[in-house]
Amino acid sequence: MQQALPPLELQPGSPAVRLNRLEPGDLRQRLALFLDIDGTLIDLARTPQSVQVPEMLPGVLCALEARLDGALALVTGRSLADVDRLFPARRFVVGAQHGGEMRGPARQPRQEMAFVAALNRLRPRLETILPSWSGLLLEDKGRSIAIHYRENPSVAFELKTILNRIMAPEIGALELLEGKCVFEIKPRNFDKGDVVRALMTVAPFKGRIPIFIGDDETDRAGMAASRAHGGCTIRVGDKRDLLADGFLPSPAATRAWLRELAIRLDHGVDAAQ
Ligand SMILES: O=P(O)(O)OC[C@H]1O[C@H](O[C@H]2O[C@H](CO)[C@@H](O)[C@H](O)[C@H]2O)[C@H](O)[C@@H](O)[C@@H]1O
Ligand SMILES: [Mg+2]
Repeated sequence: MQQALPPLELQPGSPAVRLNRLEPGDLRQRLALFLDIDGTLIDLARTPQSVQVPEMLPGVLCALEARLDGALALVTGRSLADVDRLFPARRFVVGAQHGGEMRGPARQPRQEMAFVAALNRLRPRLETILPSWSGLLLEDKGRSIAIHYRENPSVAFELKTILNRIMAPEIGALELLEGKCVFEIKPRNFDKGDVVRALMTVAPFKGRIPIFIGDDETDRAGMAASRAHGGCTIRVGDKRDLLADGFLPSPAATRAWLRELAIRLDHGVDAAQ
């Protein structure tokens, strides 16, 4: 019998084995997808603005969203405005800024003043210190701040040391996430796991089995939440991860896998046509 999910390198005993036993019709009603964007759906680029969204991707996401009755969410560190810039044709359900900004059926996360104030106190310090470094890019997303060093990777260690130092007075409220050539400063009162938890309590996500697909350390909170809801996790890239049930080697492989999934959910109708 053909497995319900497209082929995937699976860890033995993964809950995905259970999903694989479902018929396509059941899978349509049981599955919810939580998808990271950068490094998962799209390839990394030199700057946040210069990424390319492959032509087929919006169509595949729309097809999956329709076939899952809306149970598809993008879960990203980017801002909501930036997600809409990348996907202008469709307003997807989104957990943006690592959960600091939400669009969809779940309630907005509360903007707790203590956390907002801590970030506001840090801004001027960052703006004073960072311009003296070459090759850094400050991406202020409002509820979180990314400091990119892709153009000058040699600064990583020193930059982290300085960020830890200037964040020390705010460490109860703010945390430093390490992404791909980026340090992200965000309030501690939300993460990607909260996006999964919030959406899994409301229709059309409630009662479904989540699959969280991500490529980065910053996705691990979302992966853990997916598992806690009886779901599974897929890690994209070459890193082995104990939280991952399955692995896909690259964003291109993720796109192909999702396209195949859309086809299977529709009993063989080509999703990307
Ligand atoms: O949670 P994600 O959807 O994976 O977003 C994580 C961060 O992605 C972006 O930065 C990363 O991608 C850039 C474009 O490829 C790359 O230049 C940068 O080095 C990466 O760190 C985005 O700019 C951040 O806001 C997201 O948090
Ligand atoms: Mg990512």
